[in-house]
Amino acid sequence: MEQINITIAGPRGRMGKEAVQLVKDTEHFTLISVIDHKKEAELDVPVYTDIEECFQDEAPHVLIDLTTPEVGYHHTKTALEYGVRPVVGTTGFSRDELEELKELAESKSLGCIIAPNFAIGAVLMMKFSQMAAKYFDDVEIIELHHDRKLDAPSGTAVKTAEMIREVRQSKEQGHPDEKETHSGARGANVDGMHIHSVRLPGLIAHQQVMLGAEGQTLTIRHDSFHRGSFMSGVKVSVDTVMKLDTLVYGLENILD
Ligand SMILES: NC(=O)C1=CN([C@@H]2O[C@H](COP(=O)(O)OP(=O)(O)OC[C@H]3O[C@@H](n4cnc5c(N)ncnc54)[C@H](OP(=O)(O)O)[C@@H]3O)[C@@H](O)[C@H]2O)C=CC1
Ligand SMILES: O=C(O)C1=N[C@H](C(=O)O)C[C@H](O)C1
Repeated sequence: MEQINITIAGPRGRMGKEAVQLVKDTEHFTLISVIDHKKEAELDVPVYTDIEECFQDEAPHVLIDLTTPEVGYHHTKTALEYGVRPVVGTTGFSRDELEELKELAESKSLGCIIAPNFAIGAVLMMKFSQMAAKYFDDVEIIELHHDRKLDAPSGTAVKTAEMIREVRQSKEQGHPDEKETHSGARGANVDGMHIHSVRLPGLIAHQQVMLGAEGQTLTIRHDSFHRGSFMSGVKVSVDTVMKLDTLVYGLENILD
């Protein structure tokens, strides 16, 4: 199998630590450097605070980014400019940022994978919800995460709403005259669907999609109880990004 050289950005983070272990445990992956803005990572590879300096010294084949929304966007753009293929788990990118990165990847004929959720069960939950939304017009998404999470709604919830939007007629849900007596009570509104974000210590990553119709509801739920649940998706993304020449947004687009 082709050897793939990898740089990880955010190696001290909750996801970054798991990704470092995955790369070390995978025979055809080689960790050649990490990017850590505080230079605190204790690893037997060079630690850089600056992505450009890192790539100028030795560019990897693939950058795995697991940082924060602003940093992740900057890293992804810089990677593409340096001919490095990004695999991005970082969430919170805007639609405009995704469009800009797609254009850049295409202009460079480079693979780039941005996956709001690397867990296979979460991808199935999103796909099953999309299937169900063909038959149920009313959808409420409840995403539940640990209280250290920076972005709300979660990338997974936004992606779920976007996938559902592809198949359902736009609809403002609830009573036409409904009023929030407490601001935010109805959550975020995406094309008339509502997303509710729960943040609690003890949680990891969970999402429940509730669909309603006359006399019935359908609930589709996924739970990640451990961040190891995301790693098979990271692995398949690293292998796949080497064969792509465009940006793919969402793991569902690369799974058979
Ligand atoms: N796609 C998926 O399946 C999943 C995606 N995620 C997403 O991944 C991202 C990371 O999540 P998580 O690991 O929980 O978050 P953490 O806060 O645990 O990790 C982020 C890490 O990035 C570091 N960091 C911040 N700025 C920089 C920078 N400029 N250069 C290098 N490192 C930097 C932080 O360091 P410090 O804290 O010292 O500032 C921290 O160690 C989030 O966007 C989250 O939503 C999470 C789980 C699954
Ligand atoms: O921050 C997290 O933890 C997670 N973030 C991703 C998201 O925003 O959807 C994926 C997963 O839900 C965990």
